[in-house]
Amino acid sequence: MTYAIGIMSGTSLDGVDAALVNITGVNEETEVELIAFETLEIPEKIDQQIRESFSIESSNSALISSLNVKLGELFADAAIKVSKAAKINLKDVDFIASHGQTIYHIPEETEKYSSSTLQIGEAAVIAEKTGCTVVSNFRPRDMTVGGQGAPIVPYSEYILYRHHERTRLLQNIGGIGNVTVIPPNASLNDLVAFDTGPGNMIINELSQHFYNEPYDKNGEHAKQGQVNEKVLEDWMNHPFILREPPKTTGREEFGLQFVQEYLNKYKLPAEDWLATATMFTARSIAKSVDKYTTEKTDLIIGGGGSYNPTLVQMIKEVLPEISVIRQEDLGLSSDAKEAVAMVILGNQTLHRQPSNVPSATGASKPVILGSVTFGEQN
Ligand SMILES: Nc1ncnc2c1ncn2[C@@H]1O[C@H](COP(=O)(O)OP(=O)(O)OP(=O)(O)O)[C@@H](O)[C@H]1O
Ligand SMILES: CC(=O)N[C@H]1[C@@H]2OC[C@@H](O2)[C@@H](O)[C@@H]1O[C@H](C)C(=O)O
Repeated sequence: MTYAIGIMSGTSLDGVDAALVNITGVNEETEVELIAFETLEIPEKIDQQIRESFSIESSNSALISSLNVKLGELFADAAIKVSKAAKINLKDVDFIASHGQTIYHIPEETEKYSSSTLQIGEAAVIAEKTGCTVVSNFRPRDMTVGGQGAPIVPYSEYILYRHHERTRLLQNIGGIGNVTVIPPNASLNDLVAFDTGPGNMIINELSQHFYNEPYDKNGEHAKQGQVNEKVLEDWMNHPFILREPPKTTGREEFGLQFVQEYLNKYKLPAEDWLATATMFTARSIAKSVDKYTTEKTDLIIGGGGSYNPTLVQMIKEVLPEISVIRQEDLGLSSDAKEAVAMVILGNQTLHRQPSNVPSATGASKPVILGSVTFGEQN
């Protein structure tokens, strides 16, 4: 029995997710069992500082340096919280796998910037505060061999969801949407995975703007509105949506600036904005997965967006021919999925095994992801 904790702080800033699992085996023999899952709220001040650090205009190196430590403390607290919930002593936890908070992601080189990605939340702080060995910093190694450093969940999705006769489309709807396509009987090289566009990011910004609410709870506002086809068409022609994979995105393309630009360009009732943004997520998913669907296809939705019934209904409408289900329909948790994925990646690292999927990230070869910071007891 190996206990491990996965920690995920995603792009939507809705909290730090911590999953305590029992993990055995390695590579294709890996098996995981979820024991406990907890979410730790991000304190208002830290939330504010993370948002400041996202934008080139408001960010600075002192802020990033300080946040790195504060987030390390917060991630350690999340690990402590889940170990208490599971009634498992941290001394018995073999390792913590921490994704970190992405504050900037440049998937491809530009004139000014190298392709690079930055996840912060100091592993030394987590290791010291918990006593556990910490695996972190999963993305950069893939970038050194030409990959985009994302998406990194496809490896764990292959381990957990591959099926001998069905095509499985693992659609995560967090801040950003990302899909992993697993054809029937696939080997790792057959996987395709990429970001589909915004998940909840635009919906959240609009909810904040119009209703002073961090998200459209249960899609209630979107449900009252009409989809505006003109805005939708404009969005569906965004260069990211038209681009072929491999491709990844983030707040840099679909964050606050994007939303402000369109609020200036078009005038619509608040609920129509919400309906249109929700349909944009659904349509961009449909456009992305369409060519991979067969008669025997399951689109398995995970991430916070799966708790938005208006969004799930729209996805079913635009993809009438396939089965659209949620993680919960398989007895799993939409919330815990990415934190569990981090444990699978961390387990690969500690066994010195690769876990990037070159067909997903565009890397030239499989590489061992992550950095290891040793704890006291292991
Ligand atoms: N009941 C609900 N109704 C509507 N939306 C919801 C509900 N619960 C969660 N969400 C949405 O899910 C979001 C959180 O999703 P999730 O935790 O998967 O994102 P993340 O992991 O931070 O992002 P990413 O996967 O892009 O890194 C919330 O910000 C909200 O928009
Ligand atoms: C750079 C970064 O943090 N990307 C996230 C983000 O959130 C969703 C999507 O964009 C995905 O590409 C990725 O996260 C998951 C865990 C991944 O890499 O698979």
